[in-house]
Amino acid sequence: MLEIGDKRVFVTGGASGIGRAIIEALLAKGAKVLFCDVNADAGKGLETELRKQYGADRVIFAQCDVTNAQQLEDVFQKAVSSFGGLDVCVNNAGILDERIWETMLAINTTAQIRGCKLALDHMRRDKGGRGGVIINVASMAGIVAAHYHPVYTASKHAVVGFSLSWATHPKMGEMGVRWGCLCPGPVDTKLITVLEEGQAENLPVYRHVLDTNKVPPESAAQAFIRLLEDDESNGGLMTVVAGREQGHYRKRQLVDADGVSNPRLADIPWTPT
Ligand SMILES: NC(=O)c1ccc[n+]([C@@H]2O[C@H](COP(=O)([O-])OP(=O)(O)OC[C@H]3O[C@@H](n4cnc5c(N)ncnc54)[C@H](O)[C@@H]3O)[C@@H](O)[C@H]2O)c1
Ligand SMILES: CCCCC[C@H](O)/C=C/C=C\C=C\C=C\[C@@H](O)[C@@H](O)CCCC(=O)O
Repeated sequence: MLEIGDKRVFVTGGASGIGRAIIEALLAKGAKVLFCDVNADAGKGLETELRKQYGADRVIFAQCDVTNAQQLEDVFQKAVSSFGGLDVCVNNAGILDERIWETMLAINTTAQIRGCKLALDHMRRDKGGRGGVIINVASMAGIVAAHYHPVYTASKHAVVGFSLSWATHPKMGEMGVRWGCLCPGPVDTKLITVLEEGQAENLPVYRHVLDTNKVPPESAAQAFIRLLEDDESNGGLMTVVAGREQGHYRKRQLVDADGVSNPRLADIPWTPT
């Protein structure tokens, strides 16, 4: 089991919602966190609040628009230099708005992939790093079809596919980097409350989802912690869905017993634990 207490963590989109809940759960377990967000007021406010509780040396906020490659690299390097390295990278920033679908792809997919690449370059043992964990906040919409937001669904499937591809890399063992995705269904955050303000094209469908199927962000954070702590979770997709056991874990056994060679994808079913 991974011991979170001494870990140095980078989180994107941490000023609210699931990112914020993840940061609070990490701090409660003793981690140090640098989080970024495009919303400077919310980020600064949260930094002030959390520093009172956990100490100024354990929480740092930096403003960043993750779609700006230079800004993302700069805040990532700030995390590395502030903590003397990074052990965990959480690519969480995301939006849901089909009307600005190119921007949504830039945030949900391109920036998450860019964050992964920065983290992998820093962490991989075969290139001088010290190993680590990369967890991407995807969605149930990264696993199932969701006709009411097709581009959002595509953006999340891409993240799941990217993560699983690296998780099954033949040299994954040498790299010492573990991959996972948090895949919640609807969570009670700003991302879906804006839909209630009329952003959705297909409001009746959203209405049904919004009325019946939400979990609090703290439940998503608990599931995140479970995924992070499990050293055996490489390639794991952690689902969190209202009405189901919290943190139902779909683990795909993606590699052979030697851990690195001959990935077998077709013949091994989902294995809930
Ligand atoms: N709420 C849900 O129902 C739900 C379900 C599954 C997955 N998710 C995913 O969880 C993640 C977090 O979403 P949330 O529900 O907590 O929503 P949220 O709106 O509360 O939080 C998203 C955060 O990302 C930040 N952000 C947005 N664009 C950014 C940018 N360009 N650069 C930096 N930061 C940016 C926002 O300012 C905000 O603080 C997203 O990737 C989302 O797709 C959400
Ligand atoms: C207004 C909705 C916003 C939701 C955002 C979120 O990111 C998208 C979720 C998309 C799909 C959710 C699907 C949920 C399915 C569950 O009801 C269940 O059918 C899935 C089974 C889960 C399991 O553990 O087997």
